[in-house]
Amino acid sequence: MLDISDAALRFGRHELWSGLSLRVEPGEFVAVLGANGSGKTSLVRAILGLRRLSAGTLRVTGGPRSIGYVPQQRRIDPLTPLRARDVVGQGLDGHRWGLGRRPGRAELIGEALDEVGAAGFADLPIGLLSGGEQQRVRIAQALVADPRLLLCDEPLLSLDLRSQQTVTALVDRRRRQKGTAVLFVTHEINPVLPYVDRVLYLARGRFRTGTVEEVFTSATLSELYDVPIDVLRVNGRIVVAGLPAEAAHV
Ligand SMILES: Nc1ncnc2c1ncn2[C@@H]1O[C@H](COP(=O)(O)OP(=O)(O)OP(=O)(O)O)[C@@H](O)[C@H]1O
Repeated sequence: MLDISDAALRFGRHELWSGLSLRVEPGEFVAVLGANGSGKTSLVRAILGLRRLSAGTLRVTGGPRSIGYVPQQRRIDPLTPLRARDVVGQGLDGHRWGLGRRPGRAELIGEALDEVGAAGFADLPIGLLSGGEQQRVRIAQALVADPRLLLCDEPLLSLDLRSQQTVTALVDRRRRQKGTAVLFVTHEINPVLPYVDRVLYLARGRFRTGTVEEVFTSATLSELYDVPIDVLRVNGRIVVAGLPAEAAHV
């Protein structure tokens, strides 16, 4: 679904990453991790076609229209005059406000709301919903057009543990049922640990790709950050000790 080859991204003299190659197959769940400023969002923007690579190639099967996108979580103005249902509808027809709407639109929106467990608040103004509820609506918006590739940019930020589990399980179900490829940017590996096939870890202009077992080792992270780092497994969770300040939350 996604094929990135020998890609680089630079802003002036500042190189975020280079030599980056990544293929994401249908139904695969790839997590993208890295410190603040390591270039995760910039990678998402490049895949969306909003930022040009400085070098290399990037191909999305079906083009940008086959991508579903869950943007970084931010609070929505309580006065926003849209119902949750309208926000999901924008995933089908953008912001065209009723022009060129497709037949069966209402049913598709209803199904997407049902799938994320948001039918109960479909007709409430989006700005009045809780953070977790708004996030479910954003996911319904990203899924309603049945994308081949789902890009999620930190969809778990500021969600409580239960909402994190709901969101990750939803994404996992869709990729299993429909073969949607998933690229999931996250600060924390543990909430996605049960689902992840592979990891792309960005740090200080370098990166590693591989399974969680391959990337989350003391040797690999110590080499990426150039300081001694310990990766421990505690009751099925991954605990990383010794990360530099900019990555202390990863
Ligand atoms: N248009 C731009 N011009 C110059 N620098 C930019 C531009 N966009 C992003 N950057 C810089 O590129 C770096 C990577 O930004 P990006 O948002 O991709 O990081 P990130 O890994 O998503 O970080 P975070 O975890 O904080 O969201 C940052 O240092 C940022 O300041």
